[in-house]
Amino acid sequence: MADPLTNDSRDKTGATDSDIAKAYPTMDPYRLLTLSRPAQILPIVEMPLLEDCYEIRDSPLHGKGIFATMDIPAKSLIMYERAAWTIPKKWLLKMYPFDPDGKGPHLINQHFDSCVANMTDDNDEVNKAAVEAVFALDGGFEGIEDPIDELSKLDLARGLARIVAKNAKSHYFKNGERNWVAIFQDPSRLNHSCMLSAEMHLWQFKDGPRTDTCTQVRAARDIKKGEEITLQYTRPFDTTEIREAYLSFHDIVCACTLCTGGKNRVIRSDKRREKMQQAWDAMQIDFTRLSAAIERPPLLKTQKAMLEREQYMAEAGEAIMKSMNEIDSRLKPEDQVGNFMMWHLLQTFCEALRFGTRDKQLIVASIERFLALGESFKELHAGVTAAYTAQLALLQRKIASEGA
Ligand SMILES: C[S@@+](CC[C@H](N)C(=O)[O-])C[C@H]1O[C@@H](n2cnc3c(N)ncnc32)[C@H](O)[C@@H]1O
Repeated sequence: MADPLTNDSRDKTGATDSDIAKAYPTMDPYRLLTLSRPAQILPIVEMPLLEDCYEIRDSPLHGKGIFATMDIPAKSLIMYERAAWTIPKKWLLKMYPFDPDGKGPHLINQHFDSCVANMTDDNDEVNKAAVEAVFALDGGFEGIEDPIDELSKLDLARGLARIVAKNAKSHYFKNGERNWVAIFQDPSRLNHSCMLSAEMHLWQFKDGPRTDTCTQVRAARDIKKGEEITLQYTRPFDTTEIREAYLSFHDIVCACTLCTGGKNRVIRSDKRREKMQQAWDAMQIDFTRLSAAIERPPLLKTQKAMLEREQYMAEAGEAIMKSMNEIDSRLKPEDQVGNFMMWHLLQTFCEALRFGTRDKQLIVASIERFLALGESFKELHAGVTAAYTAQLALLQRKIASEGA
């Protein structure tokens, strides 16, 4: 599919093509992730889409699924798509719980109309395709050729509600809450596996008066030709019990190879996930400590206070590294625990710390370097900037040449 999208991150961050071109060759594209909380992750810039690398066909997991038509190397960009239909939370709240006698059905139809169907005419192939794609999704209107023509308004709303319930993707956007859900043409066909092979990343941007949603799907590991490409709908490190509870809420009994592969395997994987979760939690606390120290420098700028702060940051950095190493050492292929975006994000942040484990001054120097790029940690988190990536590359080279 040709890339239909504008690269919003560049607009937001002010980075120009040539800035990015300059920074890009020196960096692993994965390092171009912003240093942000997951909800604020913007698209990874300048990573080419692997064209025609998948097909949709019947899946042993459920209904249709996405399958690799070639060997796909880890981290490849598999899909890059604009949502066919985005429903903001305030609309969702009006629509659900679905009450056939209430206003919900009318509102679902109205929202669908205003977002997609009304904009469709014979000259607007993209939107026509979007309408057809939404109607074709799992659980909606199987066997019905033209739902708008053939169905009553209530049945139309019922079908659309089923489609939203089964196929919508969302991001925990603000304060851990889902602020919208979005339906995609191909990414909504990705089945779940507790041993995911890909990760989905969603973000929103303004397109004139409309708020649009985009997604990128990336290979979380090398995927072999013919293999099904799967996401993990649950959170990273969730054990079987938690995954089952979450999935059953969505009426899913998982048929993935881990869940059907024998009890012992599941138990071993759960144990590893528990340990990794503990390390992850510890890391979050240290990450917060480090952020706080960076954001709130000591009021007294005495040498002693500055040294104490540096020491504190270095200790938090080392603790983060320890937890990361703990997770790294436990992670097995059958624990494709998901959210590798978040993972790499954190790794990006810790990269400078990684270099410095044996040298606290370097840790501090690298933090200072990071700081020089933004006035506060939050600001630093705000977006992918070419300046940031170029600086990070410089930092890497400097530290490498100093033999850290
Ligand atoms: C977003 S759809 C995935 C695509 C869907 N298979 C199709 O035919 O379009 C999500 C639905 O697929 C099914 N599904 C996905 N992963 C599954 C799995 N591992 N085991 C069983 N059912 C699964 C569930 O019914 C779920 O509600």
